[in-house]
Amino acid sequence: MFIQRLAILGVGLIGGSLARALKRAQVCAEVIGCGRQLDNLQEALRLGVIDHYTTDIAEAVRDADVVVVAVPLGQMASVFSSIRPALAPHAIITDVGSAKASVVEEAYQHLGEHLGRFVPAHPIAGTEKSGVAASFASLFENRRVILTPLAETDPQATALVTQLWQHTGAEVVNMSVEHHDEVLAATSHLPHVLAYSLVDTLAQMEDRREIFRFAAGGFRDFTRIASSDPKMWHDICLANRSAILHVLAQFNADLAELADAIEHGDSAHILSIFSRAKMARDKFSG
Ligand SMILES: NC(=O)C1=CN([C@@H]2O[C@H](COP(=O)(O)OP(=O)(O)OC[C@H]3O[C@@H](n4cnc5c(N)ncnc54)[C@H](O)[C@@H]3O)[C@@H](O)[C@H]2O)C=CC1
Ligand SMILES: O=C(O)C(=O)Cc1ccc(O)cc1
Repeated sequence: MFIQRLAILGVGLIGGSLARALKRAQVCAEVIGCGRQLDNLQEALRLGVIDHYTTDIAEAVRDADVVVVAVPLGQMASVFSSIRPALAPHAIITDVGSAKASVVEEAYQHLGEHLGRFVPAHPIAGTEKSGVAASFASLFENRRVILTPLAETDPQATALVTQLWQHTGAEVVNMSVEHHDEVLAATSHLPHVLAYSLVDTLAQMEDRREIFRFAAGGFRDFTRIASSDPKMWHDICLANRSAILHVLAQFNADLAELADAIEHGDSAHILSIFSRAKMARDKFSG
């Protein structure tokens, strides 16, 4: 695989890290970045993440062989509709959005004749930081990237996007859109919702009790992700609303059961929940 011209729409943490990784792998001749914030694009150029930039989205994609849409979920539809008239007939389009059903629905609505060369993707790698300054080439090494190709997707487009991610050091797996959204609701979206909610609860007690001063490492480990971009997670919650609500309802029921066991001093029940969770967590990290 060699890409002549790669367009990155949204040169932030993920778009910037992908550009860096592909440049490091020497698999593209030219990377053009496109965004809305001039200072961010200038920084991307200065850091060598991109070779050129433009704020004109049609200009960015006009001669691109591969177009990566790395904008927030709430911007996907407008980006798809703006690029449609300017895309080259052979251009392969992919995205990095954290939820897939909403992106796929918007692709069906707005990509028209280009839909068959659209490969939905999601790198399961990131940090709580945003913007190109936080991007780094090794972000995707030994991490998974999920592709959710559609019935209409050209297998050659899927093969190219698979190779593209493999060049970053990632392992690529394919999944249905629905399964992706259920799995990510449980493993990524629910933990972020819980971290935000926990920190918010504690922040409201903060004035009276100075509690953050006395927080230990466990608090830090559990809540790092509550520093993530609020707007990005707002978009994810709304985009994957039904799968998140489903897993949140299950979590609420389990938490109520634990509260009940604590209330009744039910040692056996408390120990069985904690032991089961420790076993699962040790197996996961081992
Ligand atoms: N942050 C993370 O850890 C991960 C994020 N994602 C997904 O990646 C996407 C991007 O997230 P980040 O890179 O973290 O965000 P970011 O905020 O670092 O970068 C997004 C960039 O898109 C630009 N942008 C916004 N609207 C635009 C538009 N209409 N046209 C062109 N550029 C536009 C912004 O100026 C910004 O530079 C999101 O869809 C997110 O769900 C996926 C995996 C991990
Ligand atoms: O910061 C972390 O640990 C994350 O969980 C990053 C992350 C955020 C969003 C995604 O869709 C995938 C990964």
